Amino acid sequence: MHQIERAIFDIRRGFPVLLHDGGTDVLVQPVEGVDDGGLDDLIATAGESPSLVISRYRLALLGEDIAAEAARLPLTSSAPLSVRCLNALAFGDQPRRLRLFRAPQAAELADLAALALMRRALLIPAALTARVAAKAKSRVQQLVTEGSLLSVAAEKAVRCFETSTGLLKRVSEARIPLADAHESRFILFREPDGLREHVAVMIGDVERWRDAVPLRLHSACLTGDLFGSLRCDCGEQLRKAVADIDAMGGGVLLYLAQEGRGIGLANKLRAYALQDTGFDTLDADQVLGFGEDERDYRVAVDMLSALGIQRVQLLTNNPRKIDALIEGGIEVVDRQALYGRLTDHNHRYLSAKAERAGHLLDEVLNGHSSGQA
Ligand SMILES: Nc1nc2c(ncn2[C@@H]2O[C@H](COP(=O)(O)OP(=O)(O)OP(=O)(O)O)[C@@H](O)[C@H]2O)c(=O)[nH]1
Ligand SMILES: [Zn+2]
Repeated sequence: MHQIERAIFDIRRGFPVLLHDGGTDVLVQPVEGVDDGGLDDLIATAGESPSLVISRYRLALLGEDIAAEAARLPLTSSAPLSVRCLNALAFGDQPRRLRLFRAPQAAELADLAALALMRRALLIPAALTARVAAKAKSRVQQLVTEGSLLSVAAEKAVRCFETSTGLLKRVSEARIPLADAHESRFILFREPDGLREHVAVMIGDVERWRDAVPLRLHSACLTGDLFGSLRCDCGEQLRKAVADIDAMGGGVLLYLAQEGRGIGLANKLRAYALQDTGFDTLDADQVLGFGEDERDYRVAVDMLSALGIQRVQLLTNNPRKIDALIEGGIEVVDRQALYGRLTDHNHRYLSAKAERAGHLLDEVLNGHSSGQA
């Protein structure tokens, strides 16, 4: 998969990459960050007008539905395309389809691969894909040969989220006494492609752990965990989880690199800005083209098996985490609720999670008054 990691790197820098699928070559350009010059270059290099590829979540906001994960909207061949229009269509907060684009079609393999690369690169999930015209093929091949354009198989790129089970690398570890759990050890795991790192915090004396190990799966939240943001409850949940696990005789907290429910910090900040204009936490993500929760817990299952943990008592209010562990073959013998404080700032966020995403938060939403622990 080495080429795929390089492709993700190029995409993150805003460069195009070439996807090949059988005899078809497709130039892919991230919408995020493209300027008018970049658009002109793409069209000139491919010798064809591009299509805009968006997720089905974004398409639904445009009032259309498609029986596919993503849609391809071909640009009408004569239409002049500006970055402003493109951005408005791909992730603007007043979604409407522009006549510049023809009716949506189901995305083909290269289009799906393009979107997978955008998501893996933590960019807005929108891409321009341009089929390389016959007359442009030799020039494009020359760019590949001289190393200024990376070429990867669409078939491989579409699978860029698949972590190779069991190949997670246990990299380093150290004793880190915590304010709420003096006997703690941090173990760092690196994903096989080297892109993400996750930490297992081992609390207490492993020899004395219960048979069903107290476990917290905690998705990273820079704003909440580090700075005590009042927009969410993450920071308090994190510290409370450490204290609770310690009080339960020890266990594990997996600190997962899944910032912003998996959409990354840049997109989470964009989503917060949208929330300030009235969208709730789930709708804001959808405006950007994301589903309600982009997290995948297979990496947590891998970490647990590397640590030899089979049976757990899970600290969470999120039924998806329980389901994901069970699906991964982990026995969840019990669930323990874990609440942060309800405040005026996070009330709307927690209500949306409870009402729209099935989080088990009745007690905190009904039982606590604003500002109290
Ligand atoms: N996209 C997005 N992510 C958010 C927002 N607020 C918080 N987050 C992220 O949501 C995730 C919350 O993680 P967790 O606390 O582990 O998970 P949870 O789904 O709330 O489940 P439990 O806390 O286990 O009940 C973190 O990755 C945060 O960065 C938001 O408004 N938008
Ligand atoms: Zn948070």
